[in-house]
Order: sequence, then C-alpha cells, then structure tokens
Amino acid sequence: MAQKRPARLRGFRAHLTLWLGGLSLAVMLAVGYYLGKMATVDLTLAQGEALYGRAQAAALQLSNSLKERELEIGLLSQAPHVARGHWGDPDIQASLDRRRITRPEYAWVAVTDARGTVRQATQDVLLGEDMSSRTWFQAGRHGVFVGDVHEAPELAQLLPYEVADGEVMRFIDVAAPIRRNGTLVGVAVALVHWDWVWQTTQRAFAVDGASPAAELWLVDRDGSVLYPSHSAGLQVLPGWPRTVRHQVARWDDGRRYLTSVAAVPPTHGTELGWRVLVRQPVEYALADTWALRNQLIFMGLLGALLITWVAYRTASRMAVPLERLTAVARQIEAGNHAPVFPPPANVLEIDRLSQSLRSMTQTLLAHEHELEQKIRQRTEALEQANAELERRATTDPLTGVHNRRRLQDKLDELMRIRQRTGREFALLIADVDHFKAINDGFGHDAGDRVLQAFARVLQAQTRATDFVARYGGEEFVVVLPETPDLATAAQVAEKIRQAVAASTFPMVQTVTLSMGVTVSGALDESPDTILKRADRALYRAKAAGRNRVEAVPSTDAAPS
Ligand SMILES: Nc1nc2c(ncn2[C@@H]2O[C@H](COP(=O)(O)OP(=O)(O)OP(=O)(O)O)[C@@H](O)[C@H]2O)c(=O)[nH]1
Repeated sequence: MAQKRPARLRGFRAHLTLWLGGLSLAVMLAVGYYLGKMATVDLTLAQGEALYGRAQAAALQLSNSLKERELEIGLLSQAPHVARGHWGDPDIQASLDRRRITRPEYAWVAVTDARGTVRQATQDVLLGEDMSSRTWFQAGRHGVFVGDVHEAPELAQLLPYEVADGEVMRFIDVAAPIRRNGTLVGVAVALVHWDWVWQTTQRAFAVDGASPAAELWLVDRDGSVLYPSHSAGLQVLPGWPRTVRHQVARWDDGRRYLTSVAAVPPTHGTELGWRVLVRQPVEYALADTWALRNQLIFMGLLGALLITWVAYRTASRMAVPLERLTAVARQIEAGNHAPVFPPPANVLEIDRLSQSLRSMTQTLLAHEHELEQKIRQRTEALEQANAELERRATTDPLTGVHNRRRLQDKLDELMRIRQRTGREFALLIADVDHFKAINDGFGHDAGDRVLQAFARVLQAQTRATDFVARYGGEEFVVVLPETPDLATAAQVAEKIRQAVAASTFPMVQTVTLSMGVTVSGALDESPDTILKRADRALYRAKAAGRNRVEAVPSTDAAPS
C-alpha cells in the first residue's frame, strides 16, 4: 500500500511567525476596516453637511439678491413722485434711468398706468405698449411680485447686454403696485438680468474655492434645471426626498457625486419654490475620507508587519537554543559521548529541556557503558566456553593429549602444507606392549593411570612443535612436522622408547612400547596411507618381539 507522504515540516520559527503575522494582519485589517468604515461614515456626513451649508448659503444669497431687487422696486413704486401718477413727470424717468445705470442687473425699468400701458421706461423701450396681459402686471397690481426666469427674445434684441457664449438672455420680472391713497394708479416693473443674479450667487458660492470641482445648479419647484442653461429643462431630482440634505448619488453621466439640495427661501412677495443644487464628484468630495481610509490601511499593514517582525525575532530567540539543542542531540545520536551543551537560553522550558537532555545523555551513556561491560564479560565467558568446548572436542579426556579427530585435522593441514610447499613430515605410532595384561593384572583404573603416565612421557620427549594424539586404546600417534627425514624420525622414536622403558609407571613400575615410524612421501594421497604405513611398521615391531622401533620409508608400498 502506498504510504501517505508526510506533510512538509516547518520550523518552530516559521510556525510562530506565520501564525502571529497572519493573526495580526487579520486583526489589524479588521480594526482598520472598522475604523475606516466609522471614519468614512462620519467624514462623508461632515462633507455632506459642509456641502449643504454651501448650497444653503448660495440659496440665501440668491434669495437675498432677489429680495433686494424686490425691495428696490417696492421703494420705487412708493416714491412720492411716482405714486403721484403724473406719468409725464421727468423725475420718474430720471429715477428709472438712475437705477438702470447704477445697477447693471436691471435690463429694463418701467412704470405702467393702471391699465397696463407703459408710461415711462428706460431707453423708452416698449413705451406706450400694452402690458396688461403680462403675468408681472397681473400679479404686480396686487402686491410685490417676483416671477420665474423667462426668456424675452423681443426685449433681448432691444437691450444691450453681454451674456456668456451659448447662453440665452433671460430675465426675472420684479413688479410692485403703484398706489395713491390706496388706489392703484400703475405698476412699477423691472426686468432683472437673470444671468447677473446667478453669477453673483455663483461668485458667493465659489468665493473661497472650498469645494473643488463643485457645481451649482438651480432647479425649479418641479425639479427642472433653470441654470446652467445648457442643462435647462433637465429633470435632475426625481424622487429627491425633501428631508434629505445630501447624499452620494449616481448621475446620468455615470459618475457618483456628493449631492446636496437647499431650498431658496421665499422672497417677500413670492414663494418661487426654487432649490439650489450642489454636486461634487466623490473623488473630490470624499478625497479626505479616502485618504484617511488609505492611511488606516497603510497603518494596519505597517502594524501587522511590525508584529510579524517582532514575532520573527521572538521566534528566532526561542528557535536558536532549540536548534542548538537539536544539534547536540544529533551529536549524541552520531556517537559523540561528550557533546558541548549550549549556554542557558533564559527561557524556562528550553533550559529545562536542555537539563533533561543532559541528564538523559548521562543516563544513556551510563547504561551504554554498563551494557558494554556486560557484553564484554559475556563475550569473554562465551569465548572461554567455546575454547573449553574446542579443547574438549579436540582433547582426549583421559590423557589430555589431542584426540583422534584433532589428529585427523592436523594431518589434513599438514597434507595441504605439503602439497603447497613440498615439506614432508614424520609420523610415529606408539603402542604399549601387553597392555591387556596390565588391565587384567592390575585393573582398568591402573591401566588408565598407566596410559596417562605414558602420554606424559610422550609429551615430555617431544618438542612443542611436535604433535601427540591418542589414536585409540593404548595406541598414540606422534607427528613430527619439522622432521622429513626417516632416520631422524626413527632416532626420535628410539629416544621415546628408551624414555618409556626408563620411566616408572604407577602400579606396574615398568612399561615398554613398540613403535612404527614413517615419513610422508610424494605418493601419499591422504593421511590414511601414511597412518597405514606407520601401522605396518608398528606391526613389524610387535612381530619382531616388541619394545622396539621399526621404520618404513615413504616409498614402501602397502601390500596389495
Ligand atoms: N585401562 C584401559 N585399557 C584400555 C583402554 N583402551 C584399550 N584398553 C585395553 O588395552 C588392551 C589392548 O590389548 P591388545 O590389543 O591385546 O594389546 P596388548 O595386550 O597390548 O598386546 P600387544 O599390543 O600385542 O603387546 C585391551 O585389553 C583393551 O581393553 C583404556 O582406555 N584404558
């Protein structure tokens, strides 16, 4: 089954940094977002109120401007020389002209009689014309009147006045009744250049440039644009609630504007129902708000970065001693029994870990040392046991000399050496004479003791490099590896024979032996042929009367 791959391991440092960094980023962004939202709402409200204030100021300015005109025409209508109703009076003409000249907003100032015929007029425009059907006349007979803005093409041709390119000359009618002793004798009227009134209003609006890119519009009671004239007639405030002072609205051009609407206060005589509308693109209106929001986001990110950095530093402070401890643990793992532990980290848990690792190492090392001791002791015991086993496996238990199995191995080894080096060796078979009689006469134990003493004599008479083994019963084999010469071998055998004959044995006192001697030769294929040859020589010695040595050369072929 395929093993699941382990997840990629991250260091303590990376873990702590990632977690704290991520957490602080999330918290900072959440707090920043919340604060930003609050600030945005408050600032947007404040901007809206400011814009509304400006719209209101403009509306007031407009209203005041109209009221001034209203007052002026009202005063004109009440002037004694006008109220007398003597329409030929040159003072009336002078009054009219004075107003037009001193106040450029007046396009035309006139007085009519009670029937609506123009009796005096600046520049004699429309003099003698019947104005009884005009709204201003109808309304002006009953009281002071300010009319809506209107165009007057026939008058525009007669009146010299500069208007901006693309603009149409438009006017506001201001009229007031002329009464003498309470009886209507006529109507005083002035056509005020709307353009002038509106520009005055606009100048007041833009006087300090506090609202960049803001536009001032005038809207009538139905929501149709009165000014600027390029948008005249446009419906701009469908569904604008009366109670709402300002709001961010998307306009027909697709842009979003902070928009504010203020009602133009009524004049003394007329409730025009106009409203001043101010709109400012949100990128200008809310620039401060957005800047604050960006600052908050920036501060949040900066804060998160700072916390991440602190987290990284803190994690490093803790990770470094941990990494050092890990290195120490690796040294111990690699067999270093005396690792150098790092200095205290001044962090309780890490120092405790270091202390634990140190004492654990000492305990482990003590155990390891103890284990090594035990292993060494056991190994020694095992080696001794093995040696003892080996000794027992290769030693004759009665006499202590090599046994027949060991003899076989020795002969095999010598045969291999002979094959490789050509070095020959001698082999002697010694047999106690009449041993049966000893057993029979003195008992089996006595026979054993004789055999032990016999083996000791054999060993005493041979060199350390020679090899003595019990071949079986009372037969022993002596191998002389460094004696390739038959005569020398026979001399050694003779020496042994004499030594045995001269020795005193337990119980039986004297013992003799017979020996067969031979040396290995080129024709010998196995140890067996050599043993058989020596045995033949022994047989000869026995046959020749015992207590003697018989030697057979290597070339002596076995009888077929
Ligand atoms: N005590 C004792 N006797 C043994 C041991 N091994 C063999 N014998 C005896 O040795 C005797 C050997 O007798 P034989 O083979 O007849 O030879 P011998 O009596 O020595 O006669 P020759 O060799 O002809 O001189 C036998 O009686 C065996 O029982 C042994 O380990 N201990």
